Amino acid sequence: MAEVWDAVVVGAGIEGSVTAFHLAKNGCRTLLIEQFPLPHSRGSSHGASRIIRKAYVQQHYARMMNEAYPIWEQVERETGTQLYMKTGGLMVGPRSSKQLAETERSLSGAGSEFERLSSDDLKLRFPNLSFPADYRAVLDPEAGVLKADKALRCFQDLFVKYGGRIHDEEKVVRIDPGDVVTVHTSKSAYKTRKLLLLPGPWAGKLLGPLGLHPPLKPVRISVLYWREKQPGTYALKKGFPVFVDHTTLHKYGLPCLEYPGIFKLCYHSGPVIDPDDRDGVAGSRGNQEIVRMMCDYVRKHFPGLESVPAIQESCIYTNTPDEDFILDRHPQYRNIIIGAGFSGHGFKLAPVVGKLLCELAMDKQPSYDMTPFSLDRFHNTATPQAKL
Ligand SMILES: Cc1cc2nc3c(=O)[nH]c(=O)nc-3n(C[C@H](O)[C@H](O)[C@H](O)COP(=O)(O)OP(=O)(O)OC[C@H]3O[C@@H](n4cnc5c(N)ncnc54)[C@H](O)[C@@H]3O)c2cc1C
Ligand SMILES: O=C(O)[C@@H]1CCCC=N1
Repeated sequence: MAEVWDAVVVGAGIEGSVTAFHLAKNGCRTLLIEQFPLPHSRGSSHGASRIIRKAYVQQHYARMMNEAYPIWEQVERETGTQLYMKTGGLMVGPRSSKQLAETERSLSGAGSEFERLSSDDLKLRFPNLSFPADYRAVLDPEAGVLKADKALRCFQDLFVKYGGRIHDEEKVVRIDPGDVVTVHTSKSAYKTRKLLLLPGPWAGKLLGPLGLHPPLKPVRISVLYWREKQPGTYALKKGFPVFVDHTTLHKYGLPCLEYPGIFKLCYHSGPVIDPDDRDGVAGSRGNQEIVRMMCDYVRKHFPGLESVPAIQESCIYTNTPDEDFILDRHPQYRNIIIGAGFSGHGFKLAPVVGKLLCELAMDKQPSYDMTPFSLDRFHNTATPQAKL
């Protein structure tokens, strides 16, 4: 008789890999299936760096980050790999910004420290930034950079250490629900008691045949890197913080890390694409405009950077309308669990996301209120707002 797995996880991006890690650590016999050869750069989890911060507009994420940090540290200890570099995080915006006020409220509510910087403080502390006199900032002292590609590898290694199996270059092509789910791939078929779907930008393609059509939009993000005029000006080693601008749609930056002397500064939006054709016509549409807008932005606010990007790469967000994640069971097939719609901010939270999905799979009470992450919130007609 075919072996029945306790859990099959589809998708070995950061969310699937961390979820698989928690399952294996909790004694579940778990198979992690990935369509591409690992590591790959076609989804959302590739690249050397991501921002980690507690400074969130929504208090549920600020609270979850209190638990995420210790898990990141535990993985660093267990693998002997440095993954987190503390830089502090600067959230800037107009003095009247509701988002900054709400960020302060959620940091306070989560018991986390922060500093409020006036326009003069900003000028004094960060002379290589240039913002209008009616701007202010919130400084999150715990924020920093995660070494993303190393982190992904660490979680996959630990998963295997705890007895998990990884099958890469194997695409899931059909799912037959039931008390025991059958997962058909390009190479084989597997039976499992619990199926966890973490397919990143491919979520729509896997969920559709299961009768689910949440409003998910895969969006191509231009990852832009800018050369310093004077090497070291925005260096991590010199204490330059990670940065989020809350004016209109966000821009965000990370001090020089992966390419010496080159600062990563991106726009938090882009064209909707098909993940199997990320860099095709739809993906290229609007890119020139985004680059032009970012060149203007750099010229205005980062006077120490060359105002033409030195390197351009791409990555994909999978956006929900409210930018909250989907972490829920399939409404009809309760042993199928979904993690999707990480909306461009899911990396730092993956340790807690994985824990929650593991709790759902093991029929335990989830450690957090799951209302913000429910699938059925999309039946609500209220117009959502971008937050972060
Ligand atoms: C440019 C950029 C900057 C970002 N910055 C930050 C940041 O600073 N801080 C932060 O916290 N977050 C950030 N994020 C967001 C974060 O990186 C994502 O939320 C996270 O990586 C999502 O991971 P995932 O596992 O859901 O998706 P993915 O990494 O795409 O993983 C999904 C996996 O599923 C596989 N898959 C799909 N379908 C199938 C199938 N049928 N069969 C088998 N395998 C399948 C895919 O191949 C893929 O490997 C950023 C994202 C981008 C793109
Ligand atoms: O998640 C993050 O911190 C970054 C910065 C803000 C926009 C999205 N990702």
